[in-house]
Amino acid sequence: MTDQAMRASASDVTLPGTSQPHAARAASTPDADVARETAALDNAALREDFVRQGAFLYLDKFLAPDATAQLIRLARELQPHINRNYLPGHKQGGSVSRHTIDEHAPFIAELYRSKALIGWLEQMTGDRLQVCPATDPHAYALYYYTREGDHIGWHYDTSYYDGRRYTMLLGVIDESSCRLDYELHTRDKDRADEPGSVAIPPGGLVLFDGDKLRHRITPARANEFRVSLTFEYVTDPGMRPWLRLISNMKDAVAYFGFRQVFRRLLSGGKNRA
Ligand SMILES: O=C(O)CCC(=O)C(=O)O
Ligand SMILES: [Fe+2]
Repeated sequence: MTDQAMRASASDVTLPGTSQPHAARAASTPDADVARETAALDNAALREDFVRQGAFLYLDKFLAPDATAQLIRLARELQPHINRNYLPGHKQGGSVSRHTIDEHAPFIAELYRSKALIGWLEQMTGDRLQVCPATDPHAYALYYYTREGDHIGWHYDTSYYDGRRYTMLLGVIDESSCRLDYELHTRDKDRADEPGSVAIPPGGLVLFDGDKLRHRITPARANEFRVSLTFEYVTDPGMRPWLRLISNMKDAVAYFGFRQVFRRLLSGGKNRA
């Protein structure tokens, strides 16, 4: 069956999200899935949570089971494309960049651009959001924690863009003891720091302003396996050239490798931005 033929008709949006079995029903689009799931949430209350928690939100259930199952399958399929990094004292683990996702997992690229998803994120953040430019290898990416000690130390997801940068994390696979530890309000001198810790189960969501949430992923133990998917959205996609260089160097060293990050610049500069 072609992708086109598998697309759900608009009427599928109204099907009860819990209906089983799924095999008999045509696969829906990521956009329709998100529209259905977010329509069932108490979005006014969630927006209040996001604000009260200093631009942070955690939902243990967000993505529809079908879409989550797709992500799990794709995360396993993309394992041969993992780029591993080791930065003593800061980070150890694997990543798959948006460029590799574009080539091998268009479902994820489609989910990233889902109008329903972006609309819901705008509702939560109170900002107009844009997708990251095509040259940003971090726009959407998979993180893999597959070996003992894989982790990322305390950090912010600093925005090198002219505007704010929001991080959305989706749990994909979590056969691990890894936790997302975080501290709220660290950049707000009028509020006491508030520590917290969550695991992100498959289909669970974390959303935050990258410059506001201090966070880390605790080290994986032997024989554990964790995959999370990150989506980044910005309020202004402009970036000063020297910050672009810093951002690219960080992505090359800490995440995706120099080939992934600089290949567009090296292959004739067609997409130079
Ligand atoms: O693996 C995760 O869930 C988040 C990783 C992270 O915080 C990062 O790479 O900036
Ligand atoms: Fe982070």
